[in-house]
Amino acid sequence: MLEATGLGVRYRRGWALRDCSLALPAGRVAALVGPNGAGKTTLMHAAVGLLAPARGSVVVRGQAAFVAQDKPLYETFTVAEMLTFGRRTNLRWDQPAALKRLAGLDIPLDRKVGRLSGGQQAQVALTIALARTPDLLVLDEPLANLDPVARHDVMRAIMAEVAEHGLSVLLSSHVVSDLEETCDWLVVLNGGRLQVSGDIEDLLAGHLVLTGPAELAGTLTGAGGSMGRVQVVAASRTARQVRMLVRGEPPLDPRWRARQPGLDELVMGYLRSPESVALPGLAQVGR
Ligand SMILES: Nc1ncnc2c1ncn2[C@@H]1O[C@H](COP(=O)(O)OP(=O)(O)OP(=O)(O)O)[C@@H](O)[C@H]1O
Repeated sequence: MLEATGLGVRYRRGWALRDCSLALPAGRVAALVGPNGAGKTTLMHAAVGLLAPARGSVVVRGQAAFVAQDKPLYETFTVAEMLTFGRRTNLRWDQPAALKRLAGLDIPLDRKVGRLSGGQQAQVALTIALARTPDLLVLDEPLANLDPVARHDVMRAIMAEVAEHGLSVLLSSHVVSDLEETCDWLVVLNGGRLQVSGDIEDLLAGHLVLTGPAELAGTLTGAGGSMGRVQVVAASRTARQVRMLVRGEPPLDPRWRARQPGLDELVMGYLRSPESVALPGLAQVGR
């Protein structure tokens, strides 16, 4: 659905994205995570054609609709006027679907956008993006500034659209726990570089959290940070215990306790070790 090849984007102060190559399969809900300034918005802007890459390319197969971080709504317009504006400025526009969505959410058409709650504004922005009947919906932090109930409602709305229309979604967020139930693809950006891209179930199944007595650390972390069929993504230790996020098979030594990581642990492990990567076609950790 989206394919970036050697993508590089430069602002005046330097590179915001470097050498990003990734492919998102169609019909997926992909989470784009990374710390502040990682390049998430830049990647999304490049994907929807809002900025031109300095290197490489990014291609979307089909029509993309983008909802920017600061909800592109006119506060003095009524909801109905926002729909009219959308209908007049888009070639593809499904007005009946937009009206049905808003009615289902009890959002009054005659209310000024500026008088709606943050959650309702997020729903109006989402409705306008969906009315464009996109193949790919790109959402930059759609959950920012929303309370937990509104966050849940927005995610549920996105899921319903995916189930009904089979569209693909790329959404950025800082709150990994919000993504766990909804997203099935993970992209991690860190310092303008791509660290992880893959199916979330495969990623979780392919990693382990190992804990064991401190003296075991050396059995896994040989020169280069990996040994045998285990690659160490991130490690932390106290005087007595070592804890690692690893990729690969469980170690044979029975003194290790092994379990599958949660999505949060997986993301944190990579973000804490910017040199570790999990990308298709890259067997090794580190570059
Ligand atoms: N218009 C711009 N001009 C110059 N530099 C920019 C511009 N937009 C972003 N940058 C820089 O590019 C880098 C990536 O920014 P970007 O907004 O893509 O990150 P992000 O991951 O979306 O961050 P956040 O989570 O804070 O929204 C940052 O160092 C930022 O300062």
